[in-house]
Amino acid sequence: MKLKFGTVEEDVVTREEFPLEKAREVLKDEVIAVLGYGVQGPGQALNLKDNGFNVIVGQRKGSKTWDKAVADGWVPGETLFELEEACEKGTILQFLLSDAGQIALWPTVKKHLSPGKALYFSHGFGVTYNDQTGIIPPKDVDVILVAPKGSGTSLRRMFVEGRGLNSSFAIYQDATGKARERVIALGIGVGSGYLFETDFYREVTSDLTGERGTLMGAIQGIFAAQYEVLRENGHSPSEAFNETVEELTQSLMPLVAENGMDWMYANCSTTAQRGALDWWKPFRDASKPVFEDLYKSVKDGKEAAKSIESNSKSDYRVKLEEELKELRESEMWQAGATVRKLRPENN
Ligand SMILES: NC(=O)C1=CN([C@@H]2O[C@H](COP(=O)(O)OP(=O)(O)OC[C@H]3O[C@@H](n4cnc5c(N)ncnc54)[C@H](O)[C@@H]3O)[C@@H](O)[C@H]2O)C=CC1
Ligand SMILES: CC(=O)[C@](C)(O)C(=O)O
Ligand SMILES: [Mg+2]
Ligand SMILES: [Mg+2]
Repeated sequence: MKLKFGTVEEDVVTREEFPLEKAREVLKDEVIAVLGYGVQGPGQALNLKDNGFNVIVGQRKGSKTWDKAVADGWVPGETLFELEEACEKGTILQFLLSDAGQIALWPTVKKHLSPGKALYFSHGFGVTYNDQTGIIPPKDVDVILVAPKGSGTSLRRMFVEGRGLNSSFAIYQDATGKARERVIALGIGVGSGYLFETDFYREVTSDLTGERGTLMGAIQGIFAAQYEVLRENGHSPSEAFNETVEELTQSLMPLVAENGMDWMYANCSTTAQRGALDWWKPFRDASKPVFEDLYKSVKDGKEAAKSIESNSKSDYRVKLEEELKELRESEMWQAGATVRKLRPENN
């Protein structure tokens, strides 16, 4: 359906016009092989299964995530296989290894992409930066994308709660003439709330910008800056954490989610409104050059290169965990751990 987003009209796909029954009909003869069982793998595979699709999981035997898949109800030899066996059995291969991991498995996936199969991604990474990944799909398969706009953990949680996470979808290659109905059916099947169309390049550039920016990188940066200034001016960790993070996540962001920024503002004091309306523009102006540098680094393929380089190392998990530990052990997030314990609902 066509909807106005501000003054721009866009075409979006909802469950109303593409119900689950239609999605099941479109994919009734397909075997959907979910390759990789990290974060997106479980969310998408379990939602598809619960929605009545024919799903198998491919994962390295002997890995922790193999055990997780078994614990989630996937049965070895029936619905859970080694990666290559899943590639052979699937007619739709959902390539949900980490973006760096996809490079190593690509020769195996490629070998099993016989004509008419579909290759599915949840990120435009591998194909867009194929000068770095070597992922160049054969011409006689569909190449499609559904990118849930959030963590696989939320995708699953929201599905279980009867809600839906929004996803983008894209078609890179339509070899069968059915790529469009296949990709939309998969998007509905994995539990999307609604779907908006993009292409692989725009998906990867916006996604890499968003996660490095407001969603993850910039938010931590702005939290740290304010927390430090408060602490340097003699405020206690409790006060600094509450005024920087807790109030935002517990009180104000839920209001933004419900009804927008102006409505959150309107539910705060006129004192706060005056100050926020004065200060948001200086913050925008100070951070915009950083966002411009970030977008350029994404566009030039530098962010992809860094990610491939570091996440291809054999000890990449250990290294990431070390850096996460540093965040976790910072005073701000240690204060956060105590504050979370004090929430009445956690007692
Ligand atoms: N994490 C998320 O919620 C989101 C992820 N995506 C995209 O979905 C895809 C999958 O991402 P995640 O679930 O985060 O992946 P992940 O980092 O959790 O890894 C998925 C699986 O790949 C396996 N793996 C890694 N390297 C391997 C290798 N060399 N050989 C065999 N297996 C290997 C891991 O063991 C794991 O089971 C990526 O394209 C990502 O950009 C998109 C939206 C959100
Ligand atoms: C959750 C998501 O959509 C991210 C942040 O882009 C990702 O995990 O890559
Ligand atoms: Mg994303
Ligand atoms: Mg991402």
